[in-house]
Order: sequence, then C-alpha cells, then structure tokens
Amino acid sequence: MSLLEAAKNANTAFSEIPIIDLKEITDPDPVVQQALAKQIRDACIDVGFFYVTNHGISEAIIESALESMKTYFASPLEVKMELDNKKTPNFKGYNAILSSNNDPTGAGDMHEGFEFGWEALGDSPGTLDARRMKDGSMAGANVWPDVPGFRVSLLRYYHAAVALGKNLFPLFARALDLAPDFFDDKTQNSAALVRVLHYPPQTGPIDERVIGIGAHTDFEVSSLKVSRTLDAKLMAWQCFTILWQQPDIQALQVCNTSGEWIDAPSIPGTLVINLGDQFARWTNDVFKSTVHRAANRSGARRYSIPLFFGTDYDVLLEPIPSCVSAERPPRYEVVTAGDYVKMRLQATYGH
Ligand SMILES: O=C(O)CCC(=O)C(=O)O
Ligand SMILES: [Fe+2]
Repeated sequence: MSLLEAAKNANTAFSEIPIIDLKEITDPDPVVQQALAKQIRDACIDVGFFYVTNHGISEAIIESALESMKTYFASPLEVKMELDNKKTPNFKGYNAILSSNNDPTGAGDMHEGFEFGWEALGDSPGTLDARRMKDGSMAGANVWPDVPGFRVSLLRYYHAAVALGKNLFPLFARALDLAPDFFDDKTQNSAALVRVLHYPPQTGPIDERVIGIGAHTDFEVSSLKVSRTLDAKLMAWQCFTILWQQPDIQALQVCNTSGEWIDAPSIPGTLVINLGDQFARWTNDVFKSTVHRAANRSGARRYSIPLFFGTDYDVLLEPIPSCVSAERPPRYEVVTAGDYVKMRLQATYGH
C-alpha cells in the first residue's frame, strides 16, 4: 500500500501501542531497513506512539541515571531553586512542582523537572559548544547541581539516547518514501533536550485539574510554555520524543481519535517514541502527534526521562512531497520551526 493510501486507511482509534524491535537497526541490508521502516510507518500513521526494544541504551546507563535523579530530587527545595529555570538565561535548570501547566484547562502539573542540552562528557561542566549558540532561546551552556555523579550519569544517558535518535531519522525517512539521508542536513545542530522528571505520588481527594502532566502534544519544551516574556520565534521545537519511564508504575496515557485514553504502561526493556507537532505538520498529518498525559496515582514516586529531539530551528516546514496529492492538499501554511512555536504560544496566551 502506498504511503497516502495507508494514511487514508489509518486506524487512529487504536486500542494499543505497537512494539517495534530495533535489533536490526544498523543492518546495512536495505531490505531489512525497508521492513523496519514499514513497521514504523504503520505506527506513525495510526498511533503517533510506539515502543522500541533492543534500543541500545544499556541497563547500567539507565540505572545510574535513575539513582542520580532520585538523589537530586531529594535535595532541599531551596537548593534546587538556586538553579530555577526562570533565573537561568536559557530556561535550563530546575522547574518546581506546579510551575508548569501543559493543559490550559488544568491548574498546574504535579511534577518537578530538570532540563539540560548537549554537552560533551569530557568537557568541563557547563562548557558552551559553538553549535549550541544556534539553539534559539535555549542557546547557551547547561547549569548543573552540586550532586556527585549527576552530570556524568545524565550526560551518559543523553548521548546514548541522541545516538538512538540519529539512527531513527533514516527509518523515518524511509517510512516517508524519502532518501534515508533526507534529514541529515536538517539536523546539523539538532537541539536535543533532556528533561528529567519526578512525579510525587498524588493521594487523597483527586482534583481532576491537577495531574502529573496535563493533556498535551509535544510542540516545545514543556517548561517554557509558562513563560510569557520569551521570544518564541527563537525557540527550538520537537520532532520526536524518546521517553524512558520507570517500571511498575502506570501513569502515561495516549488519547485515540475516539477520545479514549489508552494506557501506555512501562514495559521492561523498552522506550517509548512519540512524534511531536513538527512531524505532523511536515508530513501533512500523515504522521500523528498524539495527545497524551500522565498521572501518578500509584502511591509511590515516579521518575521519567523524556528526550525531545528537534531539528534545526530555521528548517522550513514545506510539506514533504510524498505526503501531498490532489486528494490530500497541503493542510498547513509553510513556516519555520520558530514561527510555528510563536503561533502556538499566541493561541495559548492570547497575545
Ligand atoms: O512522564 C511521562 O511519561 C510523559 C512526559 C511527557 O509527555 C513530556 O514531558 O512531554
Ligand atoms: Fe509529552
């Protein structure tokens, strides 16, 4: 079935999220790559979410990142607030519980987070790489808390996840009937950002307007949505997200087109990949950016690690040719990544 026929027959009232095995992701055989791309195409057209197994990030890297997160988030609030992302020039650092609000009808997100971007492990902490000057409002060096091992374990995770993301782009390209290197020149400074998250348990009477992270699609760095003063035109934005979620706690849910919330449980050995608005727009809605939310009602602390993978922010979002036909004319005007984020912010904040 052609790409557009598949899009026309999309099963967006899905009841589960597909699992894709990536063990052959570096196999040079084009037949193997096409078969993998076909699975990715189906998942992106129907759901906008899929799990991956054999993703290449070792258990040791994940364990060490998790231990560091637990130590960091257990620090006193006043210590964490020293790196409040409202004080840093580029929105990196800490965001406190209820300081972000992903769902405009909600009353705040019941999670805290810490955000950082690309940095070489061998550099001294907070070194500014020249490529990071092109990250719009996120441009500039990282800040790091004084927690032994935090920076190294989190950067190890970061680089392993970025390597996975780089390997996924050729598969997304093949899934869209494009040359495998289509995204190469659009991801020269790719703005990958990690935001480690801690969801404290929510017990007692439930305020439906306060959940772990309100219903949203991934269009930009969540913590930035609360700022009214930033220059939105300069912000980076999201193509897809690579999400690690803590085992044994059900929190994440994905909304299908029948309006049902489908659980996305943490499956051992997997990561979740979900597409952001950039892909939906670029592919003329052939690929889906699906609304999701997370609520931790488990009674225990929950940790998760989303890595938001952007393209260069000045990439022009002309619809990809294979996603347009007489029957499926372009649905969006052509904008750059930065312009799109500005539009979304104006819609959200009314200015
Ligand atoms: O913590 C999760 O499971 C989801 C996080 C998320 O959707 C986000 O940060 O955009
Ligand atoms: Fe999200």
